[in-house]
Amino acid sequence: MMIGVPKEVKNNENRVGMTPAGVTAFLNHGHEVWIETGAGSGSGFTDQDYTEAGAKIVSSAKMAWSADMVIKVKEPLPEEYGYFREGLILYTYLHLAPEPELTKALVDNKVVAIAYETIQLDNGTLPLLMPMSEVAGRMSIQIGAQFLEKSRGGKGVLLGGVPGVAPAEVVVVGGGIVGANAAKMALGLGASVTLLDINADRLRQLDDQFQGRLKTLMSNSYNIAVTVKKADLLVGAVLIPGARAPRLVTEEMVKSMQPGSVIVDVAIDQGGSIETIDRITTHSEPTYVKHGVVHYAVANMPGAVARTSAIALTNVTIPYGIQIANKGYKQAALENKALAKGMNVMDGKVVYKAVAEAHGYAYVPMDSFLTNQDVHV
Ligand SMILES: NC(=O)C1=CN([C@@H]2O[C@H](COP(=O)(O)OP(=O)(O)OC[C@H]3O[C@@H](n4cnc5c(N)ncnc54)[C@H](O)[C@@H]3O)[C@@H](O)[C@H]2O)C=CC1
Ligand SMILES: CC(=O)C(=O)O
Repeated sequence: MMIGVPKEVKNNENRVGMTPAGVTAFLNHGHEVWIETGAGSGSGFTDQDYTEAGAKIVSSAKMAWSADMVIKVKEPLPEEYGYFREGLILYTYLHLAPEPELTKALVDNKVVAIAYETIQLDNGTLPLLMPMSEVAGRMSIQIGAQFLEKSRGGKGVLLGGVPGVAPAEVVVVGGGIVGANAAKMALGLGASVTLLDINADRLRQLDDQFQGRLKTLMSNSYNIAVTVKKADLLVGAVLIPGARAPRLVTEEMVKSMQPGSVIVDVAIDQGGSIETIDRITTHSEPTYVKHGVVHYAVANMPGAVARTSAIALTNVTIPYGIQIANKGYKQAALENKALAKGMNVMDGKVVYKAVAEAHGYAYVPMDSFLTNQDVHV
């Protein structure tokens, strides 16, 4: 199969969908890889690194997109929709629930759209989201620490405090991979950290993991309101896989925060979990102030630490990519239930329930599709 890797076009997205190690892996299985010139430069990989690994460097995005399967990092932007065509396999982060236009473009053009973030193991974990959630969770605290500085619009609070001065209050809503990594960093810096989740077992696990240093609370609107009010730094880290993020922090709650407090809504890629976050921000303009509170809502946080992130991401995406290339997407999905859950759009149908519900499409279950039984919509 011919695999294409275009250069990312999102603001300050420096990651690349395949490293030279990935090229060699695909070649070892008899496939061919076309890399758009410069695609790896933001992650520290030169065209020469790719040619030495066996890839062909192509001069335009159009050529990379002409491959049988396109491997990317971020969801395509409108200027890339023109490359969509029937039967193209697109393997990347998609986050379709908050993206009606992208969903429509994939459906209308009958693209086979496989989303990294919905590939899910039987134990519920999301192996292709996990490494980027680890990165973003850790980054959320260093970003929050920066914007708490007075010169960056914050209230002038040091996360760890100093002897004789109380540490900052960090509140994390959602205790999955992002939440646990945020808690780990914040505790490491000496902050006072409270984490809320709806999953009592997860709270037990985190309580154990952090040996009582982390305050855990059941997530409900009462507890969220009480904790948000005293937060110097609030991190949004909830996820319902594939679905739009629930808006758990209301405008009233944000108004109750002290001026100069900071919100980092990591869940913005699924639409955001804070009511006052009304736009996605970018690495070049990462924040805006509303009700005196600094809001950060960058949907590709790991793009800022592209070298670490590109390697961590491709470590987990390439093995599934090879299965798709070796077997074809239908057979690969039939043989691998986790991969089947990554299928979001196929042959003009939405095959991921939460995405179909988000945009009012008929939901066509994957199973009937893969076994070629009659599909009733
Ligand atoms: N902005 C960015 O650059 C990045 C964003 N993300 C996003 O961060 C979000 C979180 O990802 P993960 O931690 O990997 O997900 P996860 O699935 O590991 O954790 C989500 C947690 O949210 C909890 N949750 C669900 N509903 C809740 C509620 N009402 N109240 C409190 N907790 C609730 C779940 O129980 C779970 O523990 C996702 O939207 C993900 O796509 C991840 C990486 C980068
Ligand atoms: C998860 C995601 O969307 C990202 O790493 O950019």
